[in-house]
Amino acid sequence: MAVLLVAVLLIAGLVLLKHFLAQRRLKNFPPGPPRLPLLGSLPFIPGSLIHLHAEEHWRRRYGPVVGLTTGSSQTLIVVCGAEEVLSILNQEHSQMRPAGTVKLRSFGKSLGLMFSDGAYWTEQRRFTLRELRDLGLGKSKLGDVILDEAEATLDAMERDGPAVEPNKLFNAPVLNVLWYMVSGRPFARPTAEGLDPKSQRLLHIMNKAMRNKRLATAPCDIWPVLRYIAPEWSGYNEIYPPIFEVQAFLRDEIKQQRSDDVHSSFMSKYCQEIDKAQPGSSFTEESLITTCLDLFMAGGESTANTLSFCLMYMAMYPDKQAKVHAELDAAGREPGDIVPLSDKARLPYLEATLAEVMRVNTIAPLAIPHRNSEDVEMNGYTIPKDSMILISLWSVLNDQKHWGDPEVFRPERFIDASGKYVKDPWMIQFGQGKRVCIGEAFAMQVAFSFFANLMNRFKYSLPAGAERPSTIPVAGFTVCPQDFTVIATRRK
Ligand code: HEM
Repeated sequence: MAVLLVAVLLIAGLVLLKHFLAQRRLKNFPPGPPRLPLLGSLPFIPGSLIHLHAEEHWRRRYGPVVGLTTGSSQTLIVVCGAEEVLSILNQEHSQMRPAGTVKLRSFGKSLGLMFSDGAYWTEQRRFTLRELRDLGLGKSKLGDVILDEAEATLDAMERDGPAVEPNKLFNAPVLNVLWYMVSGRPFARPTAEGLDPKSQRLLHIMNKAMRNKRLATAPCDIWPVLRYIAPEWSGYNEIYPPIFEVQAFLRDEIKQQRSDDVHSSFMSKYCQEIDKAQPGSSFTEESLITTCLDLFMAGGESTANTLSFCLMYMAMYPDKQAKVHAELDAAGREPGDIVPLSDKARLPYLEATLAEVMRVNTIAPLAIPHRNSEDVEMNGYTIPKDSMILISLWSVLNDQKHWGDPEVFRPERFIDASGKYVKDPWMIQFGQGKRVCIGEAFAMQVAFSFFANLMNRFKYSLPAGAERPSTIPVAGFTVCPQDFTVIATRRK
């Protein structure tokens, strides 16, 4: 018993010593919630919607740069003031990703686009941007696939409506368009019997992979050994097996593309790079799988959730909705006609409404965690090298000084005196700088085409007697609206 007591005291003493030494090394560290031995600030970090907690509590108490630790020594910084956010996004040394972040999802290595950095990331990002542009963006075939998916969604709404649940509507069509972009082969159009079986399977496993709220902040990501000791509690069982299923799905498709001798898809172009790669090249099958996973994870839910929010705000603000409809009518479209992307210049209010939905509902409120490769000075504090930095894009999109009335849904803020849509440089929902979203143009093309067609075919209202839906989002990898229903009535 005495031996046990001595051992416990010894371990406790070592933990305290390690904590004390780690804290002493943090010179001029930004203020923030308490940092406890072993756990650091973890007990004070909310499980979700950290950006709202930062705005309501931390910023008032500690200022716009908040210092925390996870464990005794891993430093975590939350930047939640507009000016500080704009500064750090363009800070050369803050464009890395946290070392070791979620390597479990990429074969134990830093692969793909979202969580890698350095020379590997530069080469992969350049290749992906070039190929996606060459293969799809702005090309009429991609535009046709998008309109086809939009039309199929509208038909399904008409068939199953008038009451529709927007959170269930858009994941499948957006994923199908992403699939086309990556594989070069669209899924078969959905019928009354349902989705193409392959599309259905991809949707099912992606939904499972996306619905965890803790990727990168779960205990198993912070202390990887926990996956063996406490796979359930540490979040491992929730997060990783679905990701492994998506990897297996992608591996099968790569094999299929090789055997079908496909030449003109993102996957096949990537395979060509693998085939001519020298030893040590960044082009490998594991890398391709992780890049595809990144495109689905970063692109699917974010775009689908934006569309759900669009329907929510249209049902909540009938006066704004009427202006969108009036504009579509004035542009010469009959209700129910398909609206092509080329109509965009004639639909500034619709574009402004989409922008305002994206502003009030910042889909990725904390971007993707950054890391600084050197000590960085900010507001008189030092952000130590290799900190994980959470950057609140939300604080820029909701900044009182810049927007005046950020809490008000007002698409008119993007319309100038001559009635034209004007882009505001503070609209940084896709980030800014070196790490800016790779899929911005794609997301805007899909969101515009879907939104314009959703509006041209239907009018949206809340069900009779229903309460206004809550605008507090549900956190996931990106935020989505709480479940709600709207009535979609065909316009005459
Ligand atoms: C409304 C839709 C979308 C929003 C709001 C959005 C927003 C963002 C944000 C805020 C970041 C992080 C920037 C940073 O860390 O500083 C990001 C990164 C990324 N996004 Fe998007 N995104 C959207 C759609 C898409 C789509 C459709 C794709 C794929 C086609 C995509 C692919 C990526 C990738 C690969 C990254 C990582 C880039 C890197 O680290 O180099 N996103 N996105």
